[in-house]
Amino acid sequence: RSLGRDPVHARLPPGPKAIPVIGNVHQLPQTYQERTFAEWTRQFGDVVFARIFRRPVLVLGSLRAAQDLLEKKSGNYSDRPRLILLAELMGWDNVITHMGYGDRFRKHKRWMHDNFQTKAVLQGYQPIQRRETYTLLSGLLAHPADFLAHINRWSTGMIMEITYGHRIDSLADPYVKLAYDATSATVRAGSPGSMLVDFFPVLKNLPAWMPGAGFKRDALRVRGMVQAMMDTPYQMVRGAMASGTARPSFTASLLEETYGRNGPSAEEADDIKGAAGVIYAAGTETTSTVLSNFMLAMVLHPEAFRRAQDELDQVVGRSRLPDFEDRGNLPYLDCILREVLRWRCPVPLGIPHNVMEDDEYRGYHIPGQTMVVANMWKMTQDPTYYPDPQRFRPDRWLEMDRHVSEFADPRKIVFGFGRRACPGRDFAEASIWLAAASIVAVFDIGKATNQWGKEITPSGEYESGFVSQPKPFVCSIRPRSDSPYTAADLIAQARLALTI
Ligand code: HEM
Repeated sequence: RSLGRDPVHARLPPGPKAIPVIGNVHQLPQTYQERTFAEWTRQFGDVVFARIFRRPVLVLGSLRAAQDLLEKKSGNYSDRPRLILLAELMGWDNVITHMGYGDRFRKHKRWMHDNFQTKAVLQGYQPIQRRETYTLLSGLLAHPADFLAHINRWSTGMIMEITYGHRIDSLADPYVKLAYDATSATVRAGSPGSMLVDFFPVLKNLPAWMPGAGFKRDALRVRGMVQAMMDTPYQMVRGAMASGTARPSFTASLLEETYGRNGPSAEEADDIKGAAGVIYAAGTETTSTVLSNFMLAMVLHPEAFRRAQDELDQVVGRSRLPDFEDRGNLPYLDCILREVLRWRCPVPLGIPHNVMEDDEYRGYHIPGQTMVVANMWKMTQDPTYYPDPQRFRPDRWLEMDRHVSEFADPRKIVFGFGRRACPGRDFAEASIWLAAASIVAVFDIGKATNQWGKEITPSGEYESGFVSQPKPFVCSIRPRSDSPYTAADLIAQARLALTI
């Protein structure tokens, strides 16, 4: 590396050669960046130093390095980089994902913990998870070709009720539309070109009308949508609380805390709106993507699907749907779901962390204010722990040494690390489990056939993006024909037992 003779710089971790001004930007493609980062890890090691413009970036390519830095040194590695475009211009500044490591972050983290990480609260969500799962099953029974839309509705329905106490009838629901529009406009307006402002903050001050400031006009338009997404459902909950018709929800419980003090201050209102808004943004697409990946894996691997079905038939029987108390008794289904998380890491690069103070690791100097990207995708594809990593093979979890399978459990990777690890993981996993187990119990999943009766094999490819969704695919979803009870009977019977 030609980094001059400065002894501090000489000890930076290895990485691709940077060029003046733009650093390594020219080596970074706009899609599937996790693959380029993985290539850097192959060339330079599992701790790679690069620069995006002037900003130093550390790319972690092994679980060991991620644990050593992001977990063992969590106190120094739990900050987030300053995000000018997203947070300061588009108005996502009141959401925990973009907050620096400070008091406001701690307050939001406590809210997330209290509402998603205690056993009693998670149990309280089970009726909602059941109801949305039965709605999903009914949708799959009536219109199986639309399975990806049913899956979206399922994750959105749960999140909307938990966050705002609002029950949706379909994805055309006005509150869903506001949230969907704001989050997708954010992604569209966050093109790499407009992200330049993150690396040259001075651009932030360009007047919106100036040539070259198109990114700013776009960002301000998105800001309006983000405000509507956060404000409209918040006002709906306030209205419902005033008229005594509010259902229990995340937003209602936070508002209630403020009522002893004459209601929320402007600052508290902003915090509550952001805390609620992030649940939709962080929790819907991630969860539905994992269930879609499960469907894809089952279509491509009929032997694994049949084994899961046999296990369910033996443990749960055929006269009822599986429920949460069965979760510990279905080890093969657990292997499948673990393998789904590993095979298609849902958020390949996670959310970047930021180092606060200068640090040293393996004799290298890591400057403070370095952005840290954990290449979770690379970690889940590590052949040291997962031989033949591209293959979907649930049995690897039965064969693996217990210590290795504990260390290399993808659940310890794909939800992130340290104090920034995903607070929604237990909820997401429980939702995915119930939906997957119920689908296996009621349906036969397989390849769809074309008009000549020939089977259509999905490509198995995935889209590039923050969340790694499978490319749209077709499959056959049919109620099990040899069933003593029809799928419709089982769903109807389960619905009768619902308490909500
Ligand atoms: C399978 C589904 C999910 C996956 C794969 C996932 C993954 C992740 C990842 C990788 C991070 C970044 C962790 C880090 O920075 O180290 C994260 C953060 C976060 N997730 Fe999830 N997530 C999922 C579901 C959910 C759900 C259902 C919720 C809400 C209930 C949620 C709320 C959050 C929040 C609020 C953060 C930000 C935490 C922070 O910045 O401190 N996630 N998630």
